[in-house]
Amino acid sequence: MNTTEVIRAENLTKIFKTRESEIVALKNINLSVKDGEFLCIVGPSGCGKTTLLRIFAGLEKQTLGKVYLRVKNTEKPLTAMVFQGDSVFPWMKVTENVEYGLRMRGVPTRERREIALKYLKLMGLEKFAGYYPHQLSGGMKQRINVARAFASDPEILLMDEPFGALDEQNRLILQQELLRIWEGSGKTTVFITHSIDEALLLGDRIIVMTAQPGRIKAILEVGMARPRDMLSIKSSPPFVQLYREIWELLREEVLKARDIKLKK
Ligand SMILES: Nc1ncnc2c1ncn2[C@@H]1O[C@H](COP(=O)(O)OP(=O)(O)OP(=O)(O)O)[C@@H](O)[C@H]1O
Repeated sequence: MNTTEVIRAENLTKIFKTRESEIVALKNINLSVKDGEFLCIVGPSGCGKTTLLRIFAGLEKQTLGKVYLRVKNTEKPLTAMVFQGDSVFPWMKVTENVEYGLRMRGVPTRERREIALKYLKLMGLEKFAGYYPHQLSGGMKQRINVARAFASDPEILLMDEPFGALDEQNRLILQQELLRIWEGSGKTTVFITHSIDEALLLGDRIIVMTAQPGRIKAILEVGMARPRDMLSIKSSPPFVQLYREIWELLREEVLKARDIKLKK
């Protein structure tokens, strides 16, 4: 691994064995994620995106190949994951949810409360610190998840379609908020999405995956200046050109994935 890399995958293959069959979820993935990079992954349903993220998070073991993650600071968690939908603890108040990772690490109460409040503020949730999740909307709960991930201060943020379940307006607001806190943090981030718009707004690079078995079909540099916002980039020529390029790559794979599903 060279000094600019934080994640490196070499010939990564994942095969799930079920009673009836074997599913090759990922095949020969070679990729590296640079320090501070925002990497987006798009691909058709079932192409192994979540599996790849789970391998990076140590929640799943690859069948073949190697994964290296650079540990810079052993006191911090290596990764934090944000999933689609809400994964907040319903019995904990908003602040307690955000503090959770810090509490697990034994960070003293006052310090962890300060950190939690900082991220609640950044996510526009400070007024709701004492509320329980059931008193909040879906978008607000997803904000808690994002605040919790940043508060636990991992080396690497892994986000699996975190805004996939939100309506368009809430998604736009959260994307912008995520960008704002990410830009201030410089955290290496791997972000899965089905939305080309979202990948272009957020990513430094975009990986397009093939239909199952998931392989890397293309890696594209986004190259648009930051800070970005959806309104101004959407009509810019690089956005339009990259959108078209990605959709052409993806379209073929989405159709293949549909055929795979029909045959099952
Ligand atoms: N624990 C498991 N056991 C068996 N098969 C699995 C398991 N986890 C995932 N798979 C299979 O591996 C393939 C890849 O799944 P994965 O969830 O990684 O895809 P994905 O690209 O994230 O899909 P989506 O976009 O729909 O969320 C799928 O065919 C899935 O059914």
